[in-house]
Amino acid sequence: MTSVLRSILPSSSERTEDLDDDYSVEYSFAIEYNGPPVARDIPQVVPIDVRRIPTASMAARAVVLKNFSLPIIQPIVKSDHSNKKAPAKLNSCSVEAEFQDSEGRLDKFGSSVRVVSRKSENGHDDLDCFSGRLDVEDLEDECKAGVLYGDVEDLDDESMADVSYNNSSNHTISAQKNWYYVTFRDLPSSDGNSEQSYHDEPEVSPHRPMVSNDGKKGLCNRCNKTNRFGEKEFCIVCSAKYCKKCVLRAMGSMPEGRKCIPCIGYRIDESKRGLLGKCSRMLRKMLADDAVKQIMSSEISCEVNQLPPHLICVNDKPLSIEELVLLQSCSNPPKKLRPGKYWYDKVSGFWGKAAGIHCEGNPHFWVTADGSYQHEGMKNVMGKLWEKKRVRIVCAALSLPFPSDTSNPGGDVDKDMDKVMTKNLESKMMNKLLLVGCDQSGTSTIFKQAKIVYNVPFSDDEKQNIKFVIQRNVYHYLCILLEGHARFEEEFLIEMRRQRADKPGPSEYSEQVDESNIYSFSPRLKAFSDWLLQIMMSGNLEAIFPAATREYSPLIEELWKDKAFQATYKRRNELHTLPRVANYFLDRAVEISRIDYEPSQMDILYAEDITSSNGVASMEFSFPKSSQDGYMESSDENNPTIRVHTSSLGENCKWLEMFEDVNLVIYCISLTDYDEYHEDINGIGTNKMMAAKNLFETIITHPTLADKEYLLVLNKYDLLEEKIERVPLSQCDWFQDFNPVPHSANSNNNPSLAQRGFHYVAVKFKRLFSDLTGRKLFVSRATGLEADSVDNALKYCREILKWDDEMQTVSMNEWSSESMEPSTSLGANRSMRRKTVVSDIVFGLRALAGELRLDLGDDEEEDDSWFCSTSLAASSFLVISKNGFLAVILDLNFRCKMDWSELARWWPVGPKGENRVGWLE
Ligand SMILES: Nc1nc2c(ncn2[C@@H]2O[C@H](COP(=O)(O)OP(=O)(O)OP(=O)(O)O)[C@@H](O)[C@H]2O)c(=O)[nH]1
Ligand SMILES: [Mg+2]
Repeated sequence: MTSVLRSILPSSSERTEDLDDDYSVEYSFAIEYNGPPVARDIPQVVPIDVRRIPTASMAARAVVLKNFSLPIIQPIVKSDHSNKKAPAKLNSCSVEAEFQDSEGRLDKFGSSVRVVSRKSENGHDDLDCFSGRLDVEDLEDECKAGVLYGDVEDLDDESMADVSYNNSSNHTISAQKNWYYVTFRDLPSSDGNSEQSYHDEPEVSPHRPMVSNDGKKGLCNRCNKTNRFGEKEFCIVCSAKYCKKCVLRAMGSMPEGRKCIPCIGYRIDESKRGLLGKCSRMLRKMLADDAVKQIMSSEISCEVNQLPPHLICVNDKPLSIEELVLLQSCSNPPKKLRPGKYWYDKVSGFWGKAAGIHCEGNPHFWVTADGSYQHEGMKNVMGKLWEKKRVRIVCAALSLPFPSDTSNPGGDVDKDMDKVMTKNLESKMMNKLLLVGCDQSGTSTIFKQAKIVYNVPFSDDEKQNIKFVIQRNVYHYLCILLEGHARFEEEFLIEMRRQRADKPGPSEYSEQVDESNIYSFSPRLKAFSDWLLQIMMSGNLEAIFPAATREYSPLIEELWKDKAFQATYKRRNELHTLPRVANYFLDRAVEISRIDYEPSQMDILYAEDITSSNGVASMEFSFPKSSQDGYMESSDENNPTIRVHTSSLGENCKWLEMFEDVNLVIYCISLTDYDEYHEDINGIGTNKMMAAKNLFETIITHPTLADKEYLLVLNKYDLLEEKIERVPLSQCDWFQDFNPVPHSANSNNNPSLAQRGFHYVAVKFKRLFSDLTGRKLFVSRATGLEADSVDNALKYCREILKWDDEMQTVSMNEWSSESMEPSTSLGANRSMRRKTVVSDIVFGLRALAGELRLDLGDDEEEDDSWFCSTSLAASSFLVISKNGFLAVILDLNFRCKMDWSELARWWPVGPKGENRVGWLE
């Protein structure tokens, strides 16, 4: 039988010719033993039933990801990760290794070791595979990653030393003085604590050491030839570079993309993650297009090249694969997720890169005008914002204004400069402000309020005019009530007739109902009412003034006292054409309709249409002396303000040219416009906020006003507070991504919905302005009917202009030649400036949070979809400097587009509140 088989099979000499040199064939056959009995037990081979060997096939990735409950084979991992000296898992059968310091300076940090040789079990020396430099820290990382476990130690001895390590195979490592050696430990047992370990750290693909090119540029790590200009392809795992001749031999068919063969199955070098799928021109030239595509697609999608989830650490907890998959498959996933530590705030839905500072407690910080900050509600000042170097650097980087007196705390030069500048400014303070806005935005209210606040008297003519306007308005309101009265009476009669039909009874009763009911007027009042309505319908209400006040005031009094009219007045809220402000005047309709009526300041303020008739109005005012806020003591400073009605600006705002000499434009917008529409003559409705935005764009890009400073006044904040609770801001198309999380029970400290709405709108306009002009828009919130609010907005104008002037003064170096007289108003000016600066930084950061991408993970590309979209919702960043860091406290209560609420299941916000703090380094 043996001879038959030998004749069928090729002889070993024949085979060798066809095959590689090192290939040889030997046959051996077992024949029955007929010799003498043996003293020892004969080893027996246990037959294997191949069908009973459990086998596993690759599950499709999609299936695994969708159904996490599939059983997963327990990986064999190190039992104790915290202990470096724990039994190690040797990745393969290393038997010999030399670790050499190429620099000759070995210390535990930053030196490198080089594995120059390694022999595998069959004695084959695969030097190529294991050559490479290991950074000591890398080596320690390797140990953690489960490839090699052991200690890196310095050798005392000058000479080569054979070191045994504690492995069952008694392998040795050669090392010499100042060389590192690695003490390998036993293989970990496959039972024991492996299950525990699996839960501690998810399975990871092993990490491979980086390969060095010994500092030689253009070195090919296979042929060791150096060609600086020859193209190279690199291994995405160990960074070894290969020349054109070697690349295919070194990398083979590249089933996992560009990895040299020994690196297959190893994790990629994370610094190369951005390069996945981007191969060199050299490889493209060498391979067919399809092959390149295939390789690149495997490189991107193969399992081992995916980001190991445990490297993404959120709130100090590494992600599991399921969590990472959830993150990457959410509606708006992070585009370039990098390994690192992140924080995540369940309430806001925000996350960002953690800079490693832990914040105890539930911190809400408040920054005061002088830059000091403290925990909310606490008295202890924790530090001063402006004294931090980093704050100053960030302010400079973000072009945020910075109080000049703190830029050099205690510095005399700075103080002197401030004095001089203030003096300069005082002498030439004459600012022209242009106040403009769409219909009903509140410009005339602000204009009137400014007159009242700064004691600019109304002239006699103005007063007379205002009086008639108010009286005419009251007649107009009365007419609206009379229209309502007619409707209410008719509805009432219909109802009565219906009840009469349902309930047949004495007919006299029904007739009585017809004749007099709660809405019926006396014939005299009925005639007056019909006459008034007729005049209003004809649009001639103005024509009866001023005579009406003489002739009809007794009738108005009679009407007011009439029960039917009062019944109507009670239902005034049902009359949508009645302006809100009507309430203020109607209560005093009798008094106002009299000939001797004198409007009070409040009446003037509340009165509609006072300045719109002439379109352009102007006044001069100066900020009053006040020791509290320290505004200019001298009152020779004049600020002419011109209020222009939009109808006077002409088509495409062509009359704006008239305002070439204004210093600052105050653009007023009503915060309640977002859900309101007005119809043009063709009956086409336009959202008022969008109309305001369009006019804003036209004005800021108009050549005459292109280089002016702008203050956006977001007016009617009091009305926004009511409205935003009923009507979402997203009613306006432009505000679609305003998506605040509802207040939670313990949200007393959180900003109100109106505050967040205001910040959101402000940031929207700031961005628009910045996009169109490349400059900075200042924004102020206002309630035109409140004196303080308008006062603050106008003081803000003054601050803006002062900064402007200061900048010019500094740039012209004028200050050095001026006298150094002290100025009493200086300190107070500073205080105001700081207040505005702080508010501006807060604004700036809110606005810039998106652009900065707080994760700061990638500077190559805009990652809008991830962070920018969410930042618009940023409402209550507070800026604080702590431990030398500029921190951004996230207390936003906004949900970003991404559905992070899902992730909240894993990272609830703990009582320590540390999840709520993000740090911007
Ligand atoms: N509640 C409230 N009402 C305001 C505020 N500002 C203005 N109003 C009212 O809004 C209405 C319109 O304000 P105006 O000041 O007349 O607005 P305008 O921009 O001059 O509008 P036109 O004169 O139509 O161009 C008036 O009834 C004001 O009383 C505010 O801050 N809060
Ligand atoms: Mg008006």
